[in-house]
Amino acid sequence: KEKVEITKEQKALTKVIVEAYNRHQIPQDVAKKLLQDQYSVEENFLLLTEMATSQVQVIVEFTKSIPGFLSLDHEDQIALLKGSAVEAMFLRSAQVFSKKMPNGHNGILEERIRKSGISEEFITPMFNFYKSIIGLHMSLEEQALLTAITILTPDRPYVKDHQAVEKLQEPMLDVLRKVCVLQHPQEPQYFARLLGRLTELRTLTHYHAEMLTSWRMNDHKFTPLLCEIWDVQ
Ligand SMILES: N#Cc1ccccc1NC(=O)[C@H](C1CCCCC1)n1c(-c2ccc(Cl)cc2)nc2cc(F)c(F)cc21
Repeated sequence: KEKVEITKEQKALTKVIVEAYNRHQIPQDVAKKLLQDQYSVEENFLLLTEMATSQVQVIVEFTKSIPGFLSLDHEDQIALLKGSAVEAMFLRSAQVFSKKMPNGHNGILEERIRKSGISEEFITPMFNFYKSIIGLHMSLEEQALLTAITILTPDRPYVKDHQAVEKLQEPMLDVLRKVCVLQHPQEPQYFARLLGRLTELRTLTHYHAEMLTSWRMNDHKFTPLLCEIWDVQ
């Protein structure tokens, strides 16, 4: 049985990523808001566009803290952010949903989201993804590293220098693999399952534009930033 050892550099890299991840949280807690009041479909849609807009800004700040990211070609930096913003939003939403809450609150939160205005056909795939994330019981390190790995995906559209992105993603994958072995010694396949969630995440983001335009109300207004990031309007 190979003894897994995290090197000094890998510990330092993890620390930087986790600190950046903690620093760049969503200002107000959307789950708390949703638990406090029942909102109309219009208010929920507005809340979603506000959350998503602030989430994009949060992800930009987080990404800038990833060692080496700012040395990438500038157009590639934009391509990576654009290509991962929706995945990062669903990953963040899943992590919010997976937080243990006082008894019954998770049920109320799920209910509020089901009734928020999302079209019926997207609710099942979305909650299937959220529940598969819950089932992993990810640590904070794993959540932060997985978010960084998602952003540093070399094969996003319009990325020119794949190699340079791979060179940043690989050390993250190496340390995530070791963290998974050390934190889930009973589950040798845990790392593979974790990466498998990224595939499921991509299928979910395939629907995201339709999820928004089919929100059960008329006249969907998006912020300019969201028009940039989402394929809407
Ligand atoms: N965006 C965003 C975002 C950014 C950071 C943190 C949470 C976010 N998610 C959100 O605000 C939305 C709210 C917005 C109001 C109406 C109900 C959904 N959301 C989504 C959800 C994101 C997208 C799309 Cl198309 C459908 C749903 N899945 C959630 C799961 C949770 F547990 C949770 F609390 C909130 C959640």
